[in-house]
Amino acid sequence: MKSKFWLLLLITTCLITYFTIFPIIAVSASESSEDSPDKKKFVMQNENPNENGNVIQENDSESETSLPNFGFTSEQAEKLKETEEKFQFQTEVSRLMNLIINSLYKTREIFLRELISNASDAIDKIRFLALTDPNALSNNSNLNITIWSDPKNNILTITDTGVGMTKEQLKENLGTIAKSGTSEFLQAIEEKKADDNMNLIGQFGVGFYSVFLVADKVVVTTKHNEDEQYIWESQAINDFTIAKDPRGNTLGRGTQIKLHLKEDSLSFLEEGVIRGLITKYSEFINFPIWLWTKKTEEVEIDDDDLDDESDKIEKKDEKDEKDEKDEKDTDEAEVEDVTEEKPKKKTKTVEVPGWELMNTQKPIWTRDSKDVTDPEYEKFYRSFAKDEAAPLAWTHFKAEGEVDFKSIIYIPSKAPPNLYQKVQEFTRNIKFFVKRVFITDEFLDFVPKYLAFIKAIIDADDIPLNVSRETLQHHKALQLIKKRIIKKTLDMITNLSKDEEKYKKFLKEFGVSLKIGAIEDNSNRKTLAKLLRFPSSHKNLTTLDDYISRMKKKQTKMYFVTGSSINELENSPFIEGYIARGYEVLYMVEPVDEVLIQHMPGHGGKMFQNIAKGDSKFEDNDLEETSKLKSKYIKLIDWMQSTLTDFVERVQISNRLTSSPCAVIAGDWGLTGHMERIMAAQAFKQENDYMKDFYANQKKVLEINPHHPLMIGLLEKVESGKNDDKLKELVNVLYETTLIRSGYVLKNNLNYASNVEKILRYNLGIDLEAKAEVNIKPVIDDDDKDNEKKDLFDELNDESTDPTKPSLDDDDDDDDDDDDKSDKTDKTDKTDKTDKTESKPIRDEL
Ligand SMILES: Nc1ncnc2c1ncn2[C@@H]1O[C@H](COP(=O)(O)OP(=O)(O)OP(=O)(O)O)[C@@H](O)[C@H]1O
Repeated sequence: MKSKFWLLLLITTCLITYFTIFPIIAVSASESSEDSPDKKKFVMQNENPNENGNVIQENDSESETSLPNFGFTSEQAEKLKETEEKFQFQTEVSRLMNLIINSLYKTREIFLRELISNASDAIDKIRFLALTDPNALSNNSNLNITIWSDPKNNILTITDTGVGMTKEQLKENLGTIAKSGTSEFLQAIEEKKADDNMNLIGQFGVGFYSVFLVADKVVVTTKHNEDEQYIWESQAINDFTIAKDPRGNTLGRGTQIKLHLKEDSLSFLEEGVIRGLITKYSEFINFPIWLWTKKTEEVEIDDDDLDDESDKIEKKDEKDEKDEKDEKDTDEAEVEDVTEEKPKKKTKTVEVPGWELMNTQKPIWTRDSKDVTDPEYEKFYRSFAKDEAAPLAWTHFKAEGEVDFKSIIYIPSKAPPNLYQKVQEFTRNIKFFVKRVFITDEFLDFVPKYLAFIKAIIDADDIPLNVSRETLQHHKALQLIKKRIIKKTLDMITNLSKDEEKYKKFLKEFGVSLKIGAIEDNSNRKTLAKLLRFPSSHKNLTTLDDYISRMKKKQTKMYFVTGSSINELENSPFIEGYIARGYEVLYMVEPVDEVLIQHMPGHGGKMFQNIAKGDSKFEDNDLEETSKLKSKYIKLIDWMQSTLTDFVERVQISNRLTSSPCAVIAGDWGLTGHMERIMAAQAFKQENDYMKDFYANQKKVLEINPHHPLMIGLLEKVESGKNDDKLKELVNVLYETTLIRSGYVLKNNLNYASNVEKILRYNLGIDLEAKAEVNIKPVIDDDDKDNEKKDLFDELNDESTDPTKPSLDDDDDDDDDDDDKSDKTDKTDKTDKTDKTESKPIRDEL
């Protein structure tokens, strides 16, 4: 009995100690954890993490202490029915639920992550409100999440003391209003393979509805400060119900989600499984997560007590104990018997049910970066970014000076879908805290669009806690933070660029972002330009600075050419003369490159030169030689110019071609073939069309290679007066072929095809008018046959009365006479019948 007293005293001491610490944890979980990281991790059954005592009933009976009794009296049940209203799930929500249930079952464990994340968001919300409303927490000052399982009834319950939901919010949030992004999610998940689902869930967040992966019935009880307590219930069919809770306010404030688990999901009731999932997904949640567990403890007892408690306590096997003791005695025989004074007391193992703290809420970003391991950074990223894949890079820093804040910025390993189309959705990637209190993740333009892919935590010290989110957006300190975040991100990317392999991965996902940055961000263009990489005739990928370092002494410009693939550009006529002279040419193969050059016409003191545009001027230009060639080719040039007058501004001798006979060059203000294709692919608005037409209708320059046998041959023909129509057609085909080789799209493909055919005919000596002979008959459908039959009967009737017409009884085709007879006798031969139908449809059918 004495030991019972001491045990009680011990528990009471723990309780008092705990409750003096707990409010501190609750009000600012992160702050308190920072102050006292070693605070208590386990509280006894009668020590309640939820201070108001409503949530957990204290009972001695084991079955009742392990799960609070939430049943209704029959009177309450009746009342519930009275206020119950039925609602239909919105169609998109139903679709989402079906899809979740049927295709995400492999990843069903994510339901717990989603519920804990929702609970944490709800607590964030009430904590934010509490900054300006002193009464916000008056119904319940604890801020925590509790999880307990009831294996007897197969129920898992997750409760938070967050903001809760009003009746209206309950209806909208859990059923009638599909959140933005639902259709995108549905589309993406329907298109993607099941293996990718895990990542998709992270990117879109299936949220609350993931409960139906594991539960066939879900009951949500919620209490918002501005409404009464309501109960939402659904079995994931088509509808859900909402009723006023007949028990009144049992929660104080917050939300409780009861999952009636499916047969195949009962493993989620196991303590080990829940523990594993919390560690995997929710370890870094900023509020305490308490799990109802049973702790085994060894307690010393008196002999009498052992007898008294034998029904509840697992008495240690005495034989084992004796053996153990004997073993110890032998071991300690030679040692001076110091234990003699303290005779060994008997112990018993007891199971103590209670709440165990599952997470340490000291936010990772508040720790010294030296003390955080890479796996911790990765785990934290996975948990806050809901991304299964490890991040590509991160930077963790503390900014001091004009503005003080701590931050971790991550670069994901994969770009989210539609990164460049739906920039606004990704602003949730920046989670903003002030002194560890979550403020918002709904900034519209915290970072410029081109950096929309980063995911970051920012925790500022200098911003007043009571400002509204709108005011915050324009707060001077926030502007300074933005600048620092951009700089730090660019520093991180610069560091990443030193690791070639990783940087390749980064460029594959976000290379276009850097180019957009160089286009849009004047103040960081120089830094961004250094981060750009281009394939070139010299290297797989080069920086612009490296390109400049390899430039020829007299080379003043950075040569580049644009196209849709490296292969296309390697075979482009434009580069021939440059490569032959040993110049390096940059290959720009992304549509954004054309725009980039317009905004960034140079780098490192060197301008870019598009070698598919304008005249090419080489240092080795021999003016005398050029003028000689000009006079040699003057007849051909004049003749070609007049033949192609509708398309080309002029024909000229080329100094950039080596192996190609000719090339089509855009004027200085014209469009290259690649740009024309980009513009054609974009659905330009009506008002922009005149610009497109202006550029597209700029006449081009045809350059001819004076050393190419084709040109020499043409010159001979023209000089010998053989420039007839045939030669004109040939030159037209040559021009159009050159357009294609130069990257342009033909305006009239059919014309080109028929010109090529003509040339083939000339070459093979085939008459231009000769036609193909074919013997194909029109297909006759059954309907047509019936109609024809009908027509024929009509016709026959007419004929029988008209003696001038030959009778159909007489065979009218002598040649087919025999065949017809045999066919008529063999009515079963369907093939023959069909043949006959084709050749003599009317007669055979008759
Ligand atoms: N425990 C909760 N307390 C208060 N409100 C909640 C809770 N759980 C869900 N909600 C409300 O229901 C809404 C829908 O939740 P759901 O999990 O489906 O989406 P989400 O949390 O908005 O998005 P995501 O899951 O992508 O983060 C939430 O936005 C929130 O308003």
